This record gives sequence, structure tokens and C-alpha cells, in this order.
Amino acid sequence: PTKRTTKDFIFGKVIGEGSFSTVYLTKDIHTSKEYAIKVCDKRHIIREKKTEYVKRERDVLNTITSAGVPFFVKLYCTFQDTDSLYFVLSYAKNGELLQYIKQVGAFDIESTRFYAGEILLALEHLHRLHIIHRDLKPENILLDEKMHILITDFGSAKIVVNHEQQQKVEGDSEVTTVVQRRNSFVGTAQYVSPELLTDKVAHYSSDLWALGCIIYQMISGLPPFRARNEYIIFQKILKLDYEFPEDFDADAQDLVQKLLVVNNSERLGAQDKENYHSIRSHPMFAGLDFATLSETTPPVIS
Ligand SMILES: NC(=O)Nc1ccc2c(c1)=C(Cc1cc(-c3cccc(C(=O)NCCN4CCCCC4)c3)c[nH]1)C(=O)N=2
Repeated sequence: PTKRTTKDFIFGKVIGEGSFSTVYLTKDIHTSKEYAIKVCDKRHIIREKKTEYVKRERDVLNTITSAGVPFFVKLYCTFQDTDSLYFVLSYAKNGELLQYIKQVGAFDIESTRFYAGEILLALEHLHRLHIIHRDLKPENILLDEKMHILITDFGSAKIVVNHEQQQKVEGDSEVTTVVQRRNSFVGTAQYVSPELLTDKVAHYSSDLWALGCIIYQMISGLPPFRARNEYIIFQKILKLDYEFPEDFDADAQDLVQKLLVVNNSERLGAQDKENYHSIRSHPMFAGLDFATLSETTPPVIS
């Protein structure tokens, strides 16, 4: 197939902003299909030394798209011009999960169970592909026209090469990258796991920590670790300094407490192999049919 160019698309409104990218709603002039095009500014990427991140995002998106697993944005094609790189991605008509949490303030337990279940299935697919997301948060969990999730933004993802549970980031460049990443965690500090703050090691269970934070936020409306600046948030994370509101669902509280464990190897699911059966079997998910979830009509968020 011939390489696409911007002339093949009608660019619409901005639907996402990153530190060196902007996401536009677009329409393919040949098929009238809608896509999201992520436009990355080449000069900014080079100046901020982010070329490795962009290459990794492309590689991870290619791996996920080729695997044909549900619950992730797909990468349809890429192209570039003098100034920019273009990623043509799935358009998630209903936007970010975060906007729904803000709109309704707190999900009922049925919606929380459903979306926590879809996120868990997505993490099983991702981790089976030996990929750690490392920046999972409600802004990166999108909702398609049927209100199923599509996870996006793999700029911070890690491809686990030694297939161990733990990916030791070796060499100064990695440590520097992680430190830079920690600094670049502005706005997402609330979901970062203790191990990413201390020994700079990426684990599959780092994504399970983020799941715990997201379940807490779906029910209470806010993330568990909150403060007026990142440094205090990091301190609270390392001290496990958070509380549950009075009326927090008991099963959800028990699951969150078993995911928000400082020692990542003791986190629920951390020792599971094929799938996260320890988490699937938690009372929070009683009655949820994981095998048919992606074909089930989602509950109306309320
Ligand atoms: N960093 C990234 O990779 N970012 C990406 C990548 C791919 C991608 C991406 C971001 C998308 C973001 C997106 C944003 C939106 C969107 C933006 C603004 C408004 C709305 C919107 O109003 N949706 C209707 C539902 N809302 C729900 C919340 C209350 C008001 C009504 C959607 C739709 N999709 C997308 O569709 N595809």
C-alpha cells in the first residue's frame, strides 16, 4: 500500500494533548472513517531526547495491534513529513474514563466491577505480550462507541526482554531515563508505584498498583494519594498514607488494600502466571463473566 500523507485526512478538533504530541479527530477522505491522529513534533522530541520513547510507543502499538487483542487502541499506519511524525490510531468516541468519573463523581459498584474487570483483562493481554504500561491512569483509559475500554499512550511502556517478573533497569541511561520519567510524571504522580520511585525497577505488578488506584478513584471520585505537590504525593505513596471514605464498598476496599501493597511481590496477582486468577477470584468480581465481558453490554455509568 502507498504511504499515507496528511492530504489523505481531514483534520478536526484537538482531542488530546501530550508534552510533545497533539491528538486530532480526523476523517479518512477515501473511506470517511474516523481516526485519532497523534502528531509528534520532531524538533521537540529531539530537543527533549525522547526519540527512544517514540520508537518504543510505535513498537508496542505494532505488537498490540498485530496480536489482535481487545481493549487497546489500534495503530492503523504511521507516516511523517519534515516537521512531524503521525500515528493513525483508533478513535474512541466517548473519550476518557476520567471525564466520566468527574461527571458522575463516583461510580456505583456494578460499573466499578465491570470497568475494573475490563482493565484487568487488558493487563492480562498486555503482560502476556511482555509489556508493562507503567503509566496507567483514567486519562489513558478511553471508551469506544459501545462504552468498552481502549487503553492508550504507550510512551512510557517497557518491553520486558528477560521475561523475568522484574525488569532491572540497567545502566545510567536507564536510571537517568527513569529519573527524567519520574520528573516527567507531572500530573500522573498519583498512580506511580513505590518501586518506580525507589529502586527504579519496572514490574508487571506496577500496573496492578495503578489498577488499585483506579478502582479507588472510580468509587470515591478521587485518587487515593493526593497532595498539593508531587513530592508530598511521593512521600504518601512510600508511606502508604491514604484512607477510605466511610461508605466505601467493603469488597472493593479489601481488593484495593491487597493491590496497594508497597512490596510489589506481595501484591495480589504478583505471583500469578497464566492470568490474574487471584484477582479474578476476589469477591469484588463475584458474578462477573470474564470470558464474555468484551461482548457484554456495559452497565450505564451512574
Ligand atoms: N496519548 C495518546 O495516545 N492519546 C490518544 C491516543 C489515541 C486516541 C486518543 C488519545 C483519543 C482521545 C479522545 C478524546 C475524545 C473526546 C474529547 C472531547 C470530548 C469528548 C466527548 O464529549 N465525548 C462524549 C462523552 N463525554 C463523556 C464525559 C462527559 C461529557 C460527554 C471526547 C474522544 N477520544 C482517541 O479517541 N484516540
